[in-house]
Amino acid sequence: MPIRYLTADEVRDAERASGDLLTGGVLMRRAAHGVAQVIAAELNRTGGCYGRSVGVVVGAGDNGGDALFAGAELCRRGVRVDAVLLAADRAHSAGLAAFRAAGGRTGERLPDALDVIVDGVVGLGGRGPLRTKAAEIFAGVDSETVVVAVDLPSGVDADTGEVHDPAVRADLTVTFGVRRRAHLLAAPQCGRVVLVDIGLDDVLPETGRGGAPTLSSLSDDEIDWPTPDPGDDKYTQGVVGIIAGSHRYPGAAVLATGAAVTATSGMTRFVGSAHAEVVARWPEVVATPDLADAGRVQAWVLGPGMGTDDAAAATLRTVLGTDLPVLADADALTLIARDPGLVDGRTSPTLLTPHAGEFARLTGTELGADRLAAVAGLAARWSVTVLLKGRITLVADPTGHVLGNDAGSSWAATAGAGDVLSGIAGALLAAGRSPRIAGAAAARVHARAAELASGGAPIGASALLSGLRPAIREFTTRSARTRVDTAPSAR
Ligand SMILES: NC(=O)C1=CN([C@@H]2O[C@H](COP(=O)(O)OP(=O)(O)OC[C@H]3O[C@@H](n4cnc5c(N)ncnc54)[C@H](OP(=O)(O)O)[C@@H]3O)[C@@H](O)[C@H]2O)[C@@H](O)CC1
Ligand SMILES: Nc1ncnc2c1ncn2[C@@H]1O[C@H](COP(=O)(O)OP(=O)(O)O)[C@@H](O)[C@H]1O
Ligand SMILES: [K+]
Repeated sequence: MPIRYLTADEVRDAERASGDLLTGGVLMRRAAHGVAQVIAAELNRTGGCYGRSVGVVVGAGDNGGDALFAGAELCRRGVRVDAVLLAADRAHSAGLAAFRAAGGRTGERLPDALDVIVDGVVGLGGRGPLRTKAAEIFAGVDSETVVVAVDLPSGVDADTGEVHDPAVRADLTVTFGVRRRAHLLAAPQCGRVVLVDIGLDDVLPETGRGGAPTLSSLSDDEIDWPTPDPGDDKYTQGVVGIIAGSHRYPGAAVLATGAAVTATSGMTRFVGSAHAEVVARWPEVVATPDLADAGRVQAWVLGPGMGTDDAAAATLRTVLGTDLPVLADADALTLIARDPGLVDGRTSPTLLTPHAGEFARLTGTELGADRLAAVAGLAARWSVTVLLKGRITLVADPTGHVLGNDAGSSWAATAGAGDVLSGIAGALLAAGRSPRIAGAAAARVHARAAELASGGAPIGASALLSGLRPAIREFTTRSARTRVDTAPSAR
């Protein structure tokens, strides 16, 4: 099942639909219990709860209520818990009573040496950046202290993931019932996200009502990488054609083609003036300088390093004029930005893969804080699939369904990494995957390849490419295991 990320309104609808659980305070008690358990587990991992010190920063709403009830529970486990009430007259009254009854202390400042600081400033109701007092408290936290956000790091927009300045940067975020959009869109700000079951599963709403965008991510088990069947040959698995690079700039051609060769079995074709360089590096590639001689393919990738001159424009027009799946990247996007009619309304599968700058070129406006709305908007307007690159990759199809992927690290932010991504996604298109799945699966494997290649050190795109095979192997061996586990008994 894909992992879903809901808006604040959708979460509140679910909470309202839970009826008595909400009004009777049960949801909040379950949420608080979850927070306390996660913090206790963190303390137990490093010596135990007894005698440890936790600080709680409490806002004016229910997010502060969660934090106070959690603080009370930690007090009962022998933790020293101090709270700063940011709006003392509006702090959650039942939560505050429970906190004080359990031995929690309140004051104007927190002790200097804290094991954990709890961000109960704001959650779903938060707007804008952290206000001064909370900002000062979090700015003074030392690097040894574990920062635990209740529901969301305060200062992060629940729906867009916009990280205001200042905002809390959490090591751990504990959320309730269902993930919020910011948990993916602002994943680096949230740290590890722990989802606590508070009994909302039966009342979670349908998302995407009225054509509004939905956001989800593929679970690892859903990455169904193409593997050859016993009856397959080099043609039956989908042949991908790469049009990239130039005689003067062969690098993009070599990287994109190498990624396609590595991503799937079968065959990769290449068209472009860098054909000799490509074959020198990848002798298995069937390469030619002329599109007319290319031979048959099941999907095209074009754009990286191919230039934007008249010849490139003519090639783009020819390729987009076929009824084959097409991935357009880099220079092809620059050409499309000049003439959107090339893709607008194209009925065959079309995947555009811009980074933020190329996205701005395509739309004529800078990408704002709401990346999700922007990418879903362009996909709907032109009836194509758009993959917006970055630490959080978003892939939107024309119906407003968006798949997101957090790369988990940023080692892939290196020149040529996008060429590698285009080769991987193109190979998946040729293998028959939809543009949305091809884009999302490619982004996942690309990110994993970067992590494996890096191991904590800088990498270039060639090293990333060398991490691709081990990364794919993780997914193919996982699905092979699943097949064996679920196969009926031979007897
Ligand atoms: N509903 C449920 O059943 C459940 C909900 N649960 C919990 O409730 C949370 C939602 O609670 P909520 O609706 O009370 O809003 P909340 O996030 O506490 O913030 C609102 C207050 O913050 C203030 N404020 C706004 N921006 C600010 C800023 N930048 N900096 C500082 N202050 C700011 C604003 O007041 P203002 O000062 O603007 O008048 C307002 O009063 C949710 O995230 C989850 O944790 C769980 O218990 C599970 C069950
Ligand atoms: N901060 C980042 N963290 C993780 N991945 C990133 C980050 N920035 C870019 N990437 C990924 O690296 C690749 C860069 O692509 P692109 O910008 O087109 O580079 P190039 O044109 O040099 O190949 C994309 O796959 C993108 O998603
Ligand atoms: K919070």
